[in-house]
Amino acid sequence: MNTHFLQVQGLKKSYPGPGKSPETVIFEDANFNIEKGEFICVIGHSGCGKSTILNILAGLDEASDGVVIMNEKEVSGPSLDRGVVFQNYSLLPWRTALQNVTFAVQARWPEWSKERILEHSHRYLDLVGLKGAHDRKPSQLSGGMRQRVSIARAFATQPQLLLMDEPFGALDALTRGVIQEELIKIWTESKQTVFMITHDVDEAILLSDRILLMSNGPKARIAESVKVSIPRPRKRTDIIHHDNYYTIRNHLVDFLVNRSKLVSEDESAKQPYPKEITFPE
Ligand SMILES: Nc1ncnc2c1ncn2[C@@H]1O[C@H](COP(=O)(O)OP(=O)(O)OP(=O)(O)O)[C@@H](O)[C@H]1O
Repeated sequence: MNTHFLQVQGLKKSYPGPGKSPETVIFEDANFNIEKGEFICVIGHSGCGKSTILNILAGLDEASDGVVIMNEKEVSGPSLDRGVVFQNYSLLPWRTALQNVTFAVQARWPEWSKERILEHSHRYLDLVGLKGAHDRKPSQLSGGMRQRVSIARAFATQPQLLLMDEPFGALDALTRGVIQEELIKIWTESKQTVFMITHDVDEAILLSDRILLMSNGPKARIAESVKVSIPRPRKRTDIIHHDNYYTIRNHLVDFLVNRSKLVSEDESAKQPYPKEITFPE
């Protein structure tokens, strides 16, 4: 019996080559499972296919081969069960922060009363630290505040799977740190399943239960699944003192610098599921 919340099996993406040249395989044989409530980060070099995988999970792109099964149903096309947060916020510029959230909440629960939609939307905006800014339009908000609105909007609709594509990529380090902690807060409350792409190894360690490491493209693979064996609750300032912090960090950096290239070139390293790495707590 299938017990995993999300199953990705034999996923492949390729594009036809120009003229009669062979297809370009971006990634292939991507197999992994995600359990309900897990926070998963994906790390890999630029171009290995992270966003493509996220878009396939969202139902916004089609795989060349393989399947994605969520809650025992095959994913085909977008659904309100899967929410997406992109780097560029994707807010409606003519609506206030509150209206951006209520719009989505209303679409999710059309039967809800106006009062209930408002109360729910205010609560999520407060959770991401936007008290006092609910009535501002995106142009009146900083980049960090805009990304908070899009995170509040995504969590407020309570999708079963939340997909985030480098949500903090455009933010300065200080703002990023503050929002990361707000994200932990809202995720701890909601217990939603999150699949997030990041280039930042420290961010991945702070947020994730597991980190999936992708080897370099073409023919990239999900090579490793690294368990972040650092207890929660986690704070940026505290986790760096945990014994496993630098062990995990060094492992991730070594993958990016050395192994990500070798794994793609070494046919013998090919295995059906990512290698599971756990450092004892
Ligand atoms: N229409 C297309 N035709 C051919 N190749 C494409 C097409 N769209 C995307 N690609 C290629 O697919 C690969 C994967 O792109 P994707 O955006 O998923 O990578 P990524 O790992 O998310 O990169 P980054 O970290 O830079 O965002 C890239 O090498 C890109 O050039």
